Amino acid sequence: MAETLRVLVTGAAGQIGYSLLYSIANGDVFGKDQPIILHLLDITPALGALGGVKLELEDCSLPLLRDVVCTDQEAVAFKDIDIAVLVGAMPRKEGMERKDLLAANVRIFKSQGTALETHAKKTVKVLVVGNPANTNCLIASKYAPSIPAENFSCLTRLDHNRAKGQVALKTGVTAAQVRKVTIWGNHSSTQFPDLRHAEVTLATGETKSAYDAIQDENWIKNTFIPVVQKRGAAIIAARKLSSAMSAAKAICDHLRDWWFGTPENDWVSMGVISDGSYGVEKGLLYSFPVKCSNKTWTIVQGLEINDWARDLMNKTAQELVEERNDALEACNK
Ligand SMILES: NC(=O)c1ccc[n+]([C@@H]2O[C@H](COP(=O)([O-])OP(=O)(O)OC[C@H]3O[C@@H](n4cnc5c(N)ncnc54)[C@H](O)[C@@H]3O)[C@@H](O)[C@H]2O)c1
Ligand SMILES: O=C(O)CC[C@H](O)C(=O)O
Repeated sequence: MAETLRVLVTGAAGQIGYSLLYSIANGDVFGKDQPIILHLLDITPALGALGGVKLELEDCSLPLLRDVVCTDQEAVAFKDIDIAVLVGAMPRKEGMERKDLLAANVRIFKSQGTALETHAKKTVKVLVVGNPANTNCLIASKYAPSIPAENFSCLTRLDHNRAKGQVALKTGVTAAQVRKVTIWGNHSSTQFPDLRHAEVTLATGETKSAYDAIQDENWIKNTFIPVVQKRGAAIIAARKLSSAMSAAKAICDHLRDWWFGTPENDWVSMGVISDGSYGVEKGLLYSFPVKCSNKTWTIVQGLEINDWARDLMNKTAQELVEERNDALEACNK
């Protein structure tokens, strides 16, 4: 049996935590022969609820779950961890702009970046979920300079899954029949959900480009793209809470593919540090199409970018530059 993995989930008493922890502890992410110790961090007023989550995890009787450490102390939570899933942050409520979150949440990620630097294993893999996810991830990485920047990523898999879901609905197939969609840029309404390289295997067994399978460019430009861009806001408007079940599923997908690798004939979207690929400013935390193997991601190269796509990719990059500048200012206050 493999060595026990220490997996930290922050904001573990929150709604994403509640949908996520069972899957991690049950082996759905790191494998059915991988023992797990969960480190669960939340703020002091949430410790009572967190204790209840621990009771429920015990009641699940999970053979892989070796221990559950509940704490409000970063020094305890980040000690010797192999994986960090940084969820804990304030979610946007109806009527709030994403920018309202930035100053409050970015300070959490400065503190947790420092905690990663001081307490975590240098090989730790970090997934940032709390919004604004790209910028929080950049800040966490900045404050953990001895951990390779490649070990940090942010969640855009939910947008990726949303895009696959919309194409599947439109073409009458399942999401498994839709491959090579891409989310470029920020996990926000400026993101560019891109179907130009996507493929769909139809019920007949024939594989076509998504554009040929859909045969409706107007739908792609004027329905598909805004629906995916604004899906998070639509869920907040309907539930009065931000997405949680689908977010937890996407976190599991992201971590599992990072750990075990992506399928040969597909790729996934991850927010990662830009190396300048596709003309995206080096050092920006931007969502790209990536393939994973040996627990390492690589940006898919060589995709053709036309003027229309370039414009959308630049717009979301520009938002990330502004967020980064605001975040750095907030961190220095
Ligand atoms: N990237 C994505 O795709 C995506 C999707 C959905 C939600 N989100 C974001 O995830 C975050 C969490 O969402 P949620 O619905 O679980 O929110 P929630 O309010 O239900 O839970 C957040 C939890 O974080 C805790 N918390 C706050 N500050 C903390 C800190 N400094 N350290 C540790 N814990 C802290 C809170 O006490 C709470 O228990 C939000 O920022 C939300 O916008 C991101
Ligand atoms: O706050 C938002 O706009 C979105 C919340 C969450 O990130 C989602 O995508 O569902």
